[in-house]
Amino acid sequence: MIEVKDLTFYYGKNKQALHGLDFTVEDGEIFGFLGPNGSGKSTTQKILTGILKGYGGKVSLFGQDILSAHTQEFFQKIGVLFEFPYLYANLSAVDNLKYFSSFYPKEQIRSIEEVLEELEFKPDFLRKPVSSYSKGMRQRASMARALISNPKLLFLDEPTSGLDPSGAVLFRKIIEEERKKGTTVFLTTHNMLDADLLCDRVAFIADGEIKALDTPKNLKERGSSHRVVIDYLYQGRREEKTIEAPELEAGIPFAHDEMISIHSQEPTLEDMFIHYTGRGLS
Ligand SMILES: Nc1ncnc2c1ncn2[C@@H]1O[C@H](COP(=O)(O)OP(=O)(O)OP(=O)(O)O)[C@@H](O)[C@H]1O
Repeated sequence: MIEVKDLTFYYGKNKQALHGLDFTVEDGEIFGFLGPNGSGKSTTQKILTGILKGYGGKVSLFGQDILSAHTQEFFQKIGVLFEFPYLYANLSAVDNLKYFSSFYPKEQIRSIEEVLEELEFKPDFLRKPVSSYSKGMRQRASMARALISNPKLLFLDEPTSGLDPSGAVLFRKIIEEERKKGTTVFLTTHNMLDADLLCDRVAFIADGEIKALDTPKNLKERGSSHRVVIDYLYQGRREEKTIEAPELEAGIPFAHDEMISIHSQEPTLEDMFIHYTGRGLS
């Protein structure tokens, strides 16, 4: 679905934002770009969606080089949610969606009512201008814009940013629904949880380079030290020890009177991000 080879990009002469990215995204896959601010996520999204030109390397979507794909039909297959909301601030959510729907063939468009309902949009705001919305409401309206055309390929830039925890859960559910429909999703985020819960594969991006790329499970297992944390009682005192799992093979290797709990200590995706890039996600 997406094929990127040796992608480079400069802002001006001296600021190199991307240093030769290589990756492919399969049909129906949810693919994540995980990295902190300034790592090159938005630059990559903007190139893939045709907003930024003048890049080096090769980018193909739907098997076609994007430089030769200027047809309306090509862009009608793509849906976009960017951090900067692509909405008219003086129009309501409903009027924005009516306007954007007019760019697509009728048979491709979803019902505005149905999409806003899926996003649990507050009815009071349906006819009020977007400028009066909170960040979370704007994010819902932007997501509605991305979904209204039933895209085959969905670009989501920080989809859960600005949402409260229940809004974030709802957005993850909606993205899961898109997966079931077979939509391919390219998701950029600095939110470890979004990447871990949603993505089939994740690329760690830092300083305009992909530092690692695999499934969240493999990324975490690769760095796993297979440690276990043991909580126990000894001579009337409660204690905790962390040991390597193989040390348990011959039984608990230290004096104890009573076990309270034993649990494995797995690294998070952020631990692994630090392992590969030497820095955190914020
Ligand atoms: N318009 C611009 N002019 C000059 N440099 C830019 C411009 N936009 C981004 N950059 C620089 O390019 C690099 C990559 O930025 P980019 O916006 O792609 O990162 P990001 O990972 O999406 O971060 P954020 O989440 O903050 O947008 C950063 O060093 C940034 O400062």
